[in-house]
Amino acid sequence: MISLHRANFLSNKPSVSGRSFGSTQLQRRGPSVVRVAVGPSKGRSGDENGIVLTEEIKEVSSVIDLNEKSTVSTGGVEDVYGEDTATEDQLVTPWALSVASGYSLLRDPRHNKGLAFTEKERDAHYLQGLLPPAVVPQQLQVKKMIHNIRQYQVPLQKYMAMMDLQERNERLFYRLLIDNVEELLPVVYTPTVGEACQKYGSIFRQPQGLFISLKEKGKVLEVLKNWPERHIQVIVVTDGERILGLGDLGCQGMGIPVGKLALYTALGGIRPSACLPVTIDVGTNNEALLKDDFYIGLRQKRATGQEYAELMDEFMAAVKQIYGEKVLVQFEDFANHNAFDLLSKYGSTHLVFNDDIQGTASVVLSGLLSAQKLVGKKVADQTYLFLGAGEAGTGIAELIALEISKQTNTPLEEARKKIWLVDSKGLIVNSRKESLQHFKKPWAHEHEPVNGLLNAVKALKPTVLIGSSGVGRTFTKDVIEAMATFNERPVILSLSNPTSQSECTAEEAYTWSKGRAIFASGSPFDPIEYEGKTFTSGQANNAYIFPGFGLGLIISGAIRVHDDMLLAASEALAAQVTEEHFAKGLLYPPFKNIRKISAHIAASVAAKAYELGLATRMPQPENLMKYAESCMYSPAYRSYR
Ligand SMILES: O=C([O-])CC(=O)C(=O)O
Ligand SMILES: [Mg+2]
Repeated sequence: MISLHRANFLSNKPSVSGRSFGSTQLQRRGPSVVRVAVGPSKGRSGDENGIVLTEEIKEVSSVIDLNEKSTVSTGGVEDVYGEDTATEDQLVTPWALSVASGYSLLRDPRHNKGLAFTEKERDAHYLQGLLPPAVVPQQLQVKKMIHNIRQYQVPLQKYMAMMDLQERNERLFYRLLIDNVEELLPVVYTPTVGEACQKYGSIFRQPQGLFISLKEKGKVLEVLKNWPERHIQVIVVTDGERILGLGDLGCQGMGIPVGKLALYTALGGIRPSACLPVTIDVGTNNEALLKDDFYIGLRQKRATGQEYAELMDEFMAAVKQIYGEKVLVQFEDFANHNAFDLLSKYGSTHLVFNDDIQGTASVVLSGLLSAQKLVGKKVADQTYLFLGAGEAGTGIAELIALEISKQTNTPLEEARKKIWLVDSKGLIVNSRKESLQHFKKPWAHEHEPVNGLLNAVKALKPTVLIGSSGVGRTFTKDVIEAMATFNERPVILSLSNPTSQSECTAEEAYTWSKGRAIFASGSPFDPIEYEGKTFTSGQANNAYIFPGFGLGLIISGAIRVHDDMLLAASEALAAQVTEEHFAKGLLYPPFKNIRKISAHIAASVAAKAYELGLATRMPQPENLMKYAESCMYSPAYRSYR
């Protein structure tokens, strides 16, 4: 789709001639010959594509040196880029080569600019007559698109309009998303993406990622090669077994990797061509989907055990083989048993990150660091009660314990005793230890058995209540009122997604606590009025963390993820909360500054990677914050020559 094949590059188009190529000039001499000449160096190192760009610059210069005096054949493109599929984004230029022209250019989402093509570009690229006369700048296109999207009353229609735009004009999609991030995040992400996954079969139009099913077992490497890009830096992969709090959606979980990666680009500045969404399809146990005519996945029960492990193993090996050891693999929305196993299995051989265990933990810890100021109590001095002891619950609990242990210089086992978890069978206590899954065992403290959340709240008098159960409306009036009887400012986090699965609404949290709760939720709620006062709640969602976290790993060339990087990310995010936010009772800064926030997180994570000896990019950039920002993708249109 976006490959710079030699035939395209040197196709018989006037557009090829006389382009400045960073420090070079490319000139077409006849249809199949190009001369490469060196000009004054204008290479913009640390451009939007960061590490890859810098490497590309080196490659370009060395080839230019070789070819300086000679005329080279059409093989020049491959030579110049050192490979046959350099992408537009790897060019160190503010302008683009047209890899397609005319009608195909308008159908190529990575290069299409729609009405923004200038007269000159329309002339040079055979677009005359294919567009109406008006030439419209990107800002006006954004204005039109946001206006159009606001006309839709139904969130899923807004989602589909956004996906259509992504498939039509990628830069406009990202410009629109970045400029209207608070309004559009709930459209391309939770809660709407949940509904999109439920109906993914009906709304499926274009493949937006790779589907690797049991049918592909034995040829996963070949399947990866079918993807049009080679320079992949981030893969988000799901097997669809636990999509948000909506359960097993099988192959239709694809909406999640697609949405997460859109955020990697919009919020974290990873270039779109470096992102690969993957869904592993081993079947589904969702009976309704298996019977649904429009279901797009394998029609069989989930494969488990060896068959499952072998497919995942083949995938992980192929990923490393084709993209190298620095590609980040983010596991997303796997069911508990697989999530923990995959993370520990590949944690020592691959650069892997589990968003639900680690990303959610980091964002929640960040909120708790902020809450220290609002409640006047240190993280180590709070008592925590969780409803839900799965990946999110135990992941968060472990990171809090790590922070307590650092704050108080106590062993981790001691620190864990401040944290209690309730699952579907009641409070996790010592007498249940034998029958518990391994990830719950560290939380089985000495206590008599307690049934139900309300009884646990009454017995333990927690100062912080965290919902990670995936089950909606479980923080009942009784529970919140009880929290408010022994806490002046109870901290209440309803993390489950989408909105329908949230443990309580913002309105319930504020009303039942008589306006005293410090509340945040995984999916967004509108501000609410209570007794004449407006309450704005924060969004404790891993979207604050993973884009900047991933950027930090990439710019440092990290080869492994370490818990201390998660702590660094939490602190970096908490440092972005200002007095003005605290005054509103907010635990998180608003999303509107997310790119800056992500750059701060990236810089802290990268610094930690260097400190831990896990970074491979040498030398270490002097100013990591500036470097992170300079590496971020910009959706501004480029000029076409
Ligand atoms: O996707 C989200 O909004 C947060 C998340 O990882 C989940 O709920 O699984
Ligand atoms: Mg998730």
